[in-house]
Amino acid sequence: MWGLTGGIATGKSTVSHWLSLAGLKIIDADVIARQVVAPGTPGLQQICATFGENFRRADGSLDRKKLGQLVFSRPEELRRLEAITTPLIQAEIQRQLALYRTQNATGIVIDAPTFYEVGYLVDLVDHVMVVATSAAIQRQRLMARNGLSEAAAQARMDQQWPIAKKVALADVVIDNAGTIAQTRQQVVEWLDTTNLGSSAAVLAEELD
Ligand SMILES: CC(C)(COP(=O)(O)OP(=O)(O)OC[C@H]1O[C@@H](n2cnc3c(N)ncnc32)[C@H](O)[C@@H]1O)[C@@H](O)C(=O)NCCC(=O)NCCS
Ligand SMILES: Nc1ncnc2c1ncn2[C@@H]1O[C@H](COP(=O)(O)OP(=O)(O)OP(=O)(O)O)[C@@H](O)[C@H]1O
Repeated sequence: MWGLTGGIATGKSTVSHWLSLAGLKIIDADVIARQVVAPGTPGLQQICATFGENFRRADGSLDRKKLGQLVFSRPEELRRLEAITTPLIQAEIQRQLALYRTQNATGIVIDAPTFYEVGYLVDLVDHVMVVATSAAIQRQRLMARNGLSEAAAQARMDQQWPIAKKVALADVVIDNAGTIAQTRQQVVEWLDTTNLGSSAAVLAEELD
């Protein structure tokens, strides 16, 4: 079993998409983090009880933008949010893992941005892949993708371990500082050495 991580906006989702195309089974912590706070869930109820009803939008969904603006600029608020979300995310990851085990599945990947930071995930996997860029490229891509100022992007990066610390612990590092095609080539080469999935579908996909 593998862990897949990186820093915010270093290209984890880009790589995990290719691993999925190759046939690996992805347990995506970002997707789960959304499911556990979907409208009507106890998770959303707890968030609104803690942070206020003004974080619930008119359609009943969580105002993610507003909550992000609060927690990514105030670490103590992020800790309060994580106290609600982390146990819910952990339980769902364990549930999905148990299901895969009953199927004797192989090629399972746990994809989580805070893979190292949360602590409990490291013991579940045999190896970890880290998708990395320099901090400068990471900041630029985050600013462009989320429409953030340099200071706001840096504040989000500061809520995670520096990417260099994750690279130092990784079993495999995918360097995503270059072009998408260069990154895909590294993923293809890795797939071809592991037998966990087939690189054919990955290579067949048109790149933008
Ligand atoms: C604050 C929230 C509502 C902002 O939502 P938004 O839709 O704007 O961002 P999204 O969830 O897509 O996350 C974007 C990126 O932010 C970073 N991030 C998210 N949560 C955290 C966190 N607790 N610590 C550090 N970085 C984080 C990750 O790199 C993630 O990929 C949301 O990120 C959240 O609920 N976070 C707490 C849950 C959590 O810890 N998620 C991480 C998955 S293990
Ligand atoms: N090699 C690349 N060249 C240019 N842009 C890239 C490259 N790789 C990814 N991007 C872009 O950078 C942004 C971040 O990539 P991606 O969403 O895959 O990162 P992520 O690590 O999953 O982020 P998060 O932790 O926030 O979910 C996206 O807008 C993506 O299109």
